[in-house]
Amino acid sequence: MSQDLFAGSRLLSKPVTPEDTNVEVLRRFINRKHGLNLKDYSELHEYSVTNYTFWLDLWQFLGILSSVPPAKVLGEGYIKEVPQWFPGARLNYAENMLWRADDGIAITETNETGHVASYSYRELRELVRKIATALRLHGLQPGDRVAAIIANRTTSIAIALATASLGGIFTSTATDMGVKGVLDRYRQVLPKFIFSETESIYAGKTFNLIPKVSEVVQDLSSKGLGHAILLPGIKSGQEVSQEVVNSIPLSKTLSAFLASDDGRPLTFEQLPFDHPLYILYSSGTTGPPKCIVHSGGGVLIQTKKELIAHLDIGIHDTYFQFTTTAWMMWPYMLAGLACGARMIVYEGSPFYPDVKTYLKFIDEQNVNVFGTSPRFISEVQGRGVHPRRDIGNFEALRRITTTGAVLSIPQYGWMKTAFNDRAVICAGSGGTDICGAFVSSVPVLPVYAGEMQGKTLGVAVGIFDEEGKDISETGVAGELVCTRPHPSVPIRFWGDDARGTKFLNAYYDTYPGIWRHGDFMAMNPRTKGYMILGRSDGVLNPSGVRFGSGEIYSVLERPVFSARIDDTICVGQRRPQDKDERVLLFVKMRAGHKLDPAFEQSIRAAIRSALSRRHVPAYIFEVEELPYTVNGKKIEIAVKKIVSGMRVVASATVANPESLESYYKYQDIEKFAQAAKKGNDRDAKL
Ligand SMILES: CC(=O)CC(=O)SCCNC(=O)CCNC(=O)[C@H](O)C(C)(C)COP(=O)(O)OP(=O)(O)OC[C@H]1O[C@@H](n2cnc3c(N)ncnc32)[C@H](O)[C@@H]1OP(=O)(O)O
Repeated sequence: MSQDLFAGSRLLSKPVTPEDTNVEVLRRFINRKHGLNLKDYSELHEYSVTNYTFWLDLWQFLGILSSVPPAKVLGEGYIKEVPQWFPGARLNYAENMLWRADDGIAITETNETGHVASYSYRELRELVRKIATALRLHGLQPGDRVAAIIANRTTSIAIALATASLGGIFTSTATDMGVKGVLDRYRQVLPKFIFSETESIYAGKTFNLIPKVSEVVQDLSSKGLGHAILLPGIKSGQEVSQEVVNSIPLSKTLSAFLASDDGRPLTFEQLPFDHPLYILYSSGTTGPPKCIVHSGGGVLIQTKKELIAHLDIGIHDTYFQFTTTAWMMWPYMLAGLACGARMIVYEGSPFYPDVKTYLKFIDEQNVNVFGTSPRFISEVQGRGVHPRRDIGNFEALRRITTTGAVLSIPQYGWMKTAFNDRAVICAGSGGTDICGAFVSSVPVLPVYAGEMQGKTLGVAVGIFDEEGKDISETGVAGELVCTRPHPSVPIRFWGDDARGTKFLNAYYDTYPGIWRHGDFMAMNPRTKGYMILGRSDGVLNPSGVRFGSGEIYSVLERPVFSARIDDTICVGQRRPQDKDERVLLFVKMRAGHKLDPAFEQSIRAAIRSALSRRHVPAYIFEVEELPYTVNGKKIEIAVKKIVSGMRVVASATVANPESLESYYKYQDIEKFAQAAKKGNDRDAKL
């Protein structure tokens, strides 16, 4: 008898009054339009994944702006997994984000220094117009890449929208990404323009980014980069000095860049639905980060659907999603503009100067929908802060969403009473790969603590066992799959071949024709709610921030390390008693070499500077053996399962099954913590 994963689930809140919800209005709209009688969400969802016409219904319901409306939903794509959506239609993503042009507030930006500034839709459009004009006059053509190393602030949003208005492709990294991480991405996509911060702020510290930007621009200048635009200091608000401009090739200040403005109006290039809009990155266990190309139409219809139908956001709402510019939650958040809502845009740590200041801001700004993470919630709990008791009554808060990691049953319970008891608590899960969610909030369904409410509309989510059998109704965990295409399946990987070989290998190699996402998931047969149990591949997820072990390996392949290291394996550890995942790095040294404290410290320092602080493993251990398959591939999953508390029976494909035995002792990580902590302390002093 298998364990009942949902034994602890309990009803947390009843559905919001259905009549008041957007998803209910959508159900009635579809019934009227097609003379149907879809009675509830379950029937609406079933319709949405069995009739591609659903996406045309949605187009009309969401009021997608276009110069040529779609005549049909699907055409033939370059591979059957990626059909052509809405052939013949012409539209622009940015035009759909900026349909409001009035004095209503579009963005309230803030950061940990206490800076607060609001921009109306009219002002945002004007900023977009100026940047778009400058980009056009400096030679941006549709399809050119505009890269950015930027903070989460209004100017960054305007750069993305200006790029999109011209048919350029926008791609960004957050300011904490190291030179190697940035170049591993941008050397692949070869931008023509780069916008960059020259300083960043985080947790009360100010970081000088000039050396990094200089190195990145220097490198890309021989690969087609034409212009580097330096943004005003996020702390000082001042343009950078001429001296800095002189020290960075191809660079100019933002105001110098915008000086070419000739006052021409903002126009929107009318593009096919699947014209590329964003390149997002996802790193796996091997090779450089994958460059995931998302279409303007796909991101628009998917993210607008999620905010309107699943988060129930409307024109009168204030929406605050905590995110950096590197996560897919950034383009997701931008859909707040398409809803005509006011967005709160925050840069920095939520814990500086202290979490009470951050929470107070949410209360004072009357945030209606707040998107955060389980890690944030556990930090607030851990600091002994109770928002309603210590801050205010959060009267405006209607919905709190979490993503990135698993929201535990006690966290649901705590959140329900910690803000205001009317606020609906919902967890969701999706991915960079689809720039959207598979499972999310469904306002017309009850919330069960420990469960995500339901599948998102139009996304054919299933749970498969190893043989490809659908086990959704069994309550047993399996692979999260998506059994048919939807518009935000990426159009391709940048740099892939014409048959999409890398793309197909990444998602379709396990179950032909069916998307395998790489998450373990289970459905509660009683409630139809979902639970994600973690990654089914080697992707790491500490604090809800995903990255691939491949990025760590690539740093350790440098000659300075490979001369002493034979091989390494990097896995996430999350035992049943752990609140979060920690990253463990196991190092096998070459004969005659030891992992001494100085060497360990140099590994940490190299990872931190090449990638970011978030990438630095919690613990590094020297081991005698790493497990390999008979084909010589490192077996991360088995090590991950073992250190996370499971018993693993080695399959016949493991070349050295006895090596696995030595990893069981790390289930008791506390025993090793003391010794490893010394390494961390040394690291902190650097
Ligand atoms: C829909 C989907 O399903 C798709 C997705 O997953 S989208 C992604 C969703 N993920 C999330 O929302 C992530 C949630 N987590 C967080 O936001 C953060 O962990 C947190 C705000 C809760 C806590 O942040 P934190 O206290 O800074 O800790 P943490 O995130 O562990 O940071 C690790 C280190 O990086 C540093 N760091 C983080 N951001 C930095 C920055 N911008 N600049 C400099 N340093 C930075 C931190 O200071 C910390 O350094 P130390 O180890 O030296 O202390």
